[in-house]
Amino acid sequence: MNAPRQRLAILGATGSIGTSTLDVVARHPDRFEVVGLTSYQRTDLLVQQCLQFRPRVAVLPTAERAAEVRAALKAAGSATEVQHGAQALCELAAADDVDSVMAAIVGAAGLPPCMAAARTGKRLLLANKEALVVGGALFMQAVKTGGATLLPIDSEHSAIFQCLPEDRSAWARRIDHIILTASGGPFRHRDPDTLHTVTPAQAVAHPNWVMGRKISVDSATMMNKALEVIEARWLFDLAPENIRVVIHPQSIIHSMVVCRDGSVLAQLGTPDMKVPIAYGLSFPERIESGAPRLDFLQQPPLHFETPDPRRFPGLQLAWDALRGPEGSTTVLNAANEVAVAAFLDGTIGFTAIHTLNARTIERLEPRLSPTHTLEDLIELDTQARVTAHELMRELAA
Ligand SMILES: NC(=O)C1=CN([C@@H]2O[C@H](COP(=O)(O)OP(=O)(O)OC[C@H]3O[C@@H](n4cnc5c(N)ncnc54)[C@H](OP(=O)(O)O)[C@@H]3O)[C@@H](O)[C@H]2O)C=CC1
Ligand SMILES: CC(=O)[C@@H](O)[C@H](O)COP(=O)(O)O
Ligand SMILES: [Mn+2]
Repeated sequence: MNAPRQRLAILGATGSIGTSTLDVVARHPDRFEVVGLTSYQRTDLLVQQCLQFRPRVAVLPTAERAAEVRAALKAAGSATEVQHGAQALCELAAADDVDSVMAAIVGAAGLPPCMAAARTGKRLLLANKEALVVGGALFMQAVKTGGATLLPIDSEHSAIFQCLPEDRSAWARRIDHIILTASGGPFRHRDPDTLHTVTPAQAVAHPNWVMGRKISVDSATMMNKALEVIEARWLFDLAPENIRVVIHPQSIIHSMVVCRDGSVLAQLGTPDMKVPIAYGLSFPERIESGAPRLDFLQQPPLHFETPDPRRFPGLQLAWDALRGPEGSTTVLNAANEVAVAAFLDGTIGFTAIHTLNARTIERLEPRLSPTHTLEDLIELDTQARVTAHELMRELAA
């Protein structure tokens, strides 16, 4: 008898991770059923996805966009119900007919539905690293008490996860430290004194990965790696000093675990997110991902170097925030979201991203109670955005 199909909700279905997830799902119609899809702006693509995958529900941010999608789906004879708003996102993530949630929204906006999925014990496939950076201990507690299975999708964290035994209770005894690999992004060789002149188009031109604009800018500043250090702290319960970063420009080794006996375990593959996505979808099994295979005989030499703090000053903020008062990582993430959006819309220059991040952390000391709630984190995130905007105005004056 065939196993029942895994019932899937994809939050952020129209993005880079969302569309790659649907590519993998389309290869395995016997294994997966798409129950819900969500988007923010790209309504046309969402309509196409609904017609192909026939989810029970589609979710949009506003009543206007929901009406647009509803009309298009109705005209095409689709039975998909269309909802809107933040509450509808959380309801989808927690729905009884959903087994697995792919969290592929970008930014802190993805935290409430992640928490809803965690609290209701879903298989939670986490690409949305900002949700964990903001949620921290509260997020991990929700996973534990809700009985959820948290599966990393971020390529480095999937690599670490693939190098570890399924029995999580063995991880602490096994790991000495981990090494997250970083490509170095488009400005690895750039003279730091000229970084203030780079354009958004140059910053989003990642050498190895095709990704959304926000994460691409984060790769260029290496704030992506800073967020990943914080993400790894929570996913693998590691002390900050046991998380290290090395630049590996080929993005073939996706990260490494250095074991207590000196053995180094690594996961390798071509840079294609369909591999970690397929692993998250099929864990503990493995299924065809559709990614190109690694050919060692055609592979240029693998190269490693230390990140230059003059070029990538933001990287250190990860350890600073992890060692700072609780909530510092929430503040850092909010400042970075404001700064990257301002860089992308031409309001600030590239190097001002780091200035804003560092100054927001200096100016806003978080005061979270040890029993803080999701609402407290959202309030802190809002305060940090207000502070970052104030600083931006001051810097412009
Ligand atoms: N792309 C990659 O290879 C990797 C991405 N990640 C992480 O995965 C997440 C998604 O990244 P990526 O797919 O590149 O990003 P994209 O920008 O390509 O996609 C983001 C998705 O989220 C939706 N969205 C955007 N803002 C909101 C909002 N405020 N509320 C609800 N939905 C929203 C978008 O909708 P719409 O398109 O309709 O506007 C889109 O579906 C990020 O956290 C990123 O750091 C991690 C590792 C690798
Ligand atoms: C694919 C993925 O996981 C990205 O987070 C990737 O790591 C970005 O590349 P950088 O190493 O340049 O940040
Ligand atoms: Mn990554």
